[in-house]
Amino acid sequence: MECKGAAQWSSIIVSSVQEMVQEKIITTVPPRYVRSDQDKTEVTDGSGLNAEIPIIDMERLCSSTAMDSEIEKLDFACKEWGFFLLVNHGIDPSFLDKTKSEIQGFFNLPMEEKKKFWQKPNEMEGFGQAFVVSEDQKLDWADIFYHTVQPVGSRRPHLFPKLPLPFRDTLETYSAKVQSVAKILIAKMARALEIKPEEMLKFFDDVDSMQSMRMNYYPPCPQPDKVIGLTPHSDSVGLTILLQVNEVEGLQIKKDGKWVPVLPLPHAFIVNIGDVLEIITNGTYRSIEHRGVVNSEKERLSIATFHNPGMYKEVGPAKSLVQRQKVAKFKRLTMKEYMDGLFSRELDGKAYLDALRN
Ligand SMILES: O=C(O)CCC(=O)C(=O)O
Ligand SMILES: [Fe+2]
Repeated sequence: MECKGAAQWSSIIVSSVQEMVQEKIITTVPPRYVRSDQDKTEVTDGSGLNAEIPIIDMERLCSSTAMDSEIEKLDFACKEWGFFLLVNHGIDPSFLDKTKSEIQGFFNLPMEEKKKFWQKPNEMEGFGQAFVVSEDQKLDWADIFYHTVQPVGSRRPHLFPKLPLPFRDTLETYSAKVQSVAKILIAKMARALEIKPEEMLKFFDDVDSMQSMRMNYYPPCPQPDKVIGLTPHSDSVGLTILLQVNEVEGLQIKKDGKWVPVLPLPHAFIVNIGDVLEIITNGTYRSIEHRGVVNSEKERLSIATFHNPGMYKEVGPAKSLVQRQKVAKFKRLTMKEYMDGLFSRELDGKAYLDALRN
């Protein structure tokens, strides 16, 4: 099958942090990982603000009696936080437990097995890192595995199709289930925004719409305050559905200038608005900066599933919102143009989205 798309995007290949930590006892972080630019001080204690991270109940969102009040909560969450926890999403907890343990197993494979899935020069998918564009760029304290799931014709032949079983089947089922959740959420967001569901869904529901996955593995670090697991960024996509794979804290989101830890809630998804949805909603829903921090004791794992419009779809603010707000806050461009611009730069907060403002 023709393999279109992602091949032309790349990230410079870097060494595995997991391997570095396993091979020898490291007491001092190598200079390339030291991030004196990152400020870790402004973190809330978690007890106050974290308790307020909105929790959205998908059963209520879909019930005829409770829908209106839950849609109001969803609207508030997307405007004020750009993040929410999703409970009662209908995906069986035992299936999520199986998915989590198989992801853990995948990262625990011997290095020679994992090398088969390593990034190749001038490519971006597989084990490695993303957004590394220069040899002296500072690095995140993590390994990732990034791959395209949909459209099927864009899967790299040596990655998803070659994953070991039963992991491959589990990820296939997981991605389909999460895709259904994403579509329901996007339709509910349209309702919350008082626009026709088709006006939002048309970006996401054709056969070419893109889904990709990023599994993050953050090894323990002897000097956790010196490094960053994942550089502060907003997600460049439409919608992200994240599952914390183990019960180790590390995700923080920026709220009112402070970093707020998101405590793992087993079997709940963490959902966030990405830059593309901020564009489509003409800035009404916000794509919020977040980051990953690490600790000295335990590894941390997460899996992010990204939902995006098709590669040749034009994205821009929804026309009815532009009419209502009397201004188009972002430029219109195809996803291809958008992604070409994105993958040629370092990850840097919301800088790319800012460059697309009118
Ligand atoms: O590891 C996490 O909790 C966050 C992951 C994330 O933000 C991403 O993959 O974009
Ligand atoms: Fe993210």
